Amino acid sequence: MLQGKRVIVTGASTGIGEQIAYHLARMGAHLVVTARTEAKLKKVISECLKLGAASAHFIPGTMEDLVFAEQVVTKAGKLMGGLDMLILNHIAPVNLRFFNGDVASIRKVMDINFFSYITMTSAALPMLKVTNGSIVVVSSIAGKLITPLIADYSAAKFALDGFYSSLQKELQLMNVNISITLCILGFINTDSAVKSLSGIVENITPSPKEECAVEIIKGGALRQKVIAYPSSIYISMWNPIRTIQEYFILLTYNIDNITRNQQFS
Ligand SMILES: NC(=O)C1=CN([C@@H]2O[C@H](COP(=O)(O)OP(=O)(O)OC[C@H]3O[C@@H](n4cnc5c(N)ncnc54)[C@H](OP(=O)(O)O)[C@@H]3O)[C@@H](O)[C@H]2O)C=CC1
Ligand SMILES: C[C@H](CCC(=O)NCC(=O)O)[C@H]1CC[C@H]2[C@@H]3C(=O)C[C@@H]4C[C@H](O)CC[C@]4(C)[C@H]3CC[C@]12C
Repeated sequence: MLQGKRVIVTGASTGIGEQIAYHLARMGAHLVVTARTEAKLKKVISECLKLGAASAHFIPGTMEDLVFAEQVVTKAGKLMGGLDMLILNHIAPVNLRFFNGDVASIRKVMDINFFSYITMTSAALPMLKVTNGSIVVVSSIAGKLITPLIADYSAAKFALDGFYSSLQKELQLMNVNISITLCILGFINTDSAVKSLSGIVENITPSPKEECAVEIIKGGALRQKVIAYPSSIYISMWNPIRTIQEYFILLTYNIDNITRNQQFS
């Protein structure tokens, strides 16, 4: 399904993002990958070309810079001649620690893990409208449930859920055929996660990043609203009361009035 499709993957220098890039390459997609470390990105694109990518480019830079976040999308659109799928996956390095009052560091994490996602989405929407494309947002069980020591990370993941779940409903109301897939992940065996959880979280076996990457791509290609990996974490997300309440809240909205008076930008 993804042969010849034009895809941006963020946070693709290592971990799950790197595996997503390799799977897409095997499927024959056009790729633009991004992260900060140029040397690692060069290796990733050379591997992608070996695996069969239709084309592969990299754009290095930090997502702390929201101008860079926007430029990645416009440059990628020019390099590939359009965009079919935007996979938002990068995160700032995680420090598991008690909140120490450092508001500036929370703001930095929110810029990288949340505002850059919104910035890229906003820049990509016009191209995705043309292609009836897809946005894939990589999130975490820590954006659905509460765990200690990651207040900044968790805040950003909850924010992504709020923003993209609301945007999903807006697109549906305005009959805009862009899919949004929210990926809720449990513990995955990337080097960074295994290292930072060592000695802190015990008795959980991480799931494989390769299989995780396949499930993320599948969710996006099949235009699913949400996927959970490993599937065992589905149960912790299951909230029928929320679903029913959301349905009844939407019934109270005067949709005709709203759609008549507002344009989806
Ligand atoms: N691994 C896990 O257990 C879980 C992961 N997830 C989610 O999966 C996704 C991927 O996680 P994982 O693969 O483990 O993460 P990694 O730490 O392995 O990779 C993070 C990626 O983001 C890039 N990155 C880091 N800082 C910046 C920055 N300032 N600007 C741009 N890019 C940056 C890194 O590259 P570079 O350093 O070169 O910039 C790297 O490519 C994340 O969204 C995470 O929340 C969710 C639940 C569990
Ligand atoms: C401890 C959580 C897992 C709880 C569990 O029982 N899961 C069952 C299963 O995974 O099968 C961890 C689940 C997600 C983790 C966090 C995350 O989202 C990724 C970050 C990655 C970073 O490199 C390390 C810390 C993380 C914040 C990580 C912390 C532990 C989890 C909440």
